Amino acid sequence: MQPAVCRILDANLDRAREGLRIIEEWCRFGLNSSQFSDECKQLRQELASWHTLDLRAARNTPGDPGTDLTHPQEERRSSLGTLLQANFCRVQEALRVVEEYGKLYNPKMGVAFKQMRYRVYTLESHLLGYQRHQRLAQSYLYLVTSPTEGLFHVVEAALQGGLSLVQYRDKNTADLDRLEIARQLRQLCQQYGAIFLINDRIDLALAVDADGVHLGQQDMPIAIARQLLGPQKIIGRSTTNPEEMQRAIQEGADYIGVGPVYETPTKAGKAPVGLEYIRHVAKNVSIPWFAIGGIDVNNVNEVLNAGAQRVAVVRAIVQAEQPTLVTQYFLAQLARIQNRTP
Ligand SMILES: Cc1ncc(COP(=O)(O)OP(=O)(O)O)c(N)n1
Ligand SMILES: Cc1ncsc1CCOP(=O)(O)O
Ligand SMILES: [Mg+2]
Repeated sequence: MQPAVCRILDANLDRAREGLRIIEEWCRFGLNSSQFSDECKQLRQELASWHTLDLRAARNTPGDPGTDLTHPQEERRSSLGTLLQANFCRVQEALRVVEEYGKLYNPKMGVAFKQMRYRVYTLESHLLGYQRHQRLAQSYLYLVTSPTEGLFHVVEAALQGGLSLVQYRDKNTADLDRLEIARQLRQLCQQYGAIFLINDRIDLALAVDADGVHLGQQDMPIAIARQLLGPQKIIGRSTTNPEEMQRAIQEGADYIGVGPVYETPTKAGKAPVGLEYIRHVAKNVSIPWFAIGGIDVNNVNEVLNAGAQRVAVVRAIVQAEQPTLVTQYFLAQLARIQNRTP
């Protein structure tokens, strides 16, 4: 066997194990998930069983020109999500290298590492889905955007105020422009570790790899959206009465919108549902739900007193002179009602 092949195998077995360890630490200490950390551990142990003494003996660190090479992106991680994704990528690449070069070393290596690579893909998808749903459960304020000058500045200002959930809602822009706006919003949200959903359009959500969609009663059925998006993405549904509420939950919505609570020019002509429906939802719903429609800093406490713990707003933030401050105010009120720190 050529020493170079053994060195490639040795280096990539190490790389895969290190990446898995980084992921495992988050599963264990960040998510407290024994299921995910056990899977990482098993994969590491399987890797170790292939890392034989003769492969380790081929190591030549002083003669390796690659030890000083780092990409600028490796020196900074903008969020936990990007850190995890970078390490999944690293593990998958390393496994692929071992899968190919391993065929020269031991014919069984190709099959074994292919299987491991697929296990890592599955782990990644489950882990990112789990994190996404956890993030949703921890989100109390939801910004639904409307087309406006300086949209990115507004969204970024709100993210700086602590916002963690954004919906891109845009009814009239050309698809080509929507695609670009959605891409940029998605990147911005990713930078701040916020969830990014798209209103109405499953295709757009898929195109920019958004975290999910928000669908109204006239939009795609949840079952079809779920088929297209898979179990790890978030699907929200609008509801205006107890029947729609019940159906959305049965159909597998991850959260529901509840409103419009008050009349609002953002959805002109739509009858308000009032606080009675808020009280009904507060008593009967255990999945996350967001009161929406005409909510602002002056009336938010009325909505919270009716039992809402989460609110979604458009104008209150998009048209605010100081979106960061308004976001902080909402978050403080929402935390106060639950005796949490914002
Ligand atoms: C959080 C949230 N709740 C409700 C809606 C309204 O959705 P829909 O009824 O489909 O109306 P449009 O927003 O598409 O006009 C929402 N977007 N977000
Ligand atoms: C999209 C939507 N769905 C129900 S009310 C509403 C608009 C809420 O907008 P605003 O917060 O400006 O009243
Ligand atoms: Mg809709």
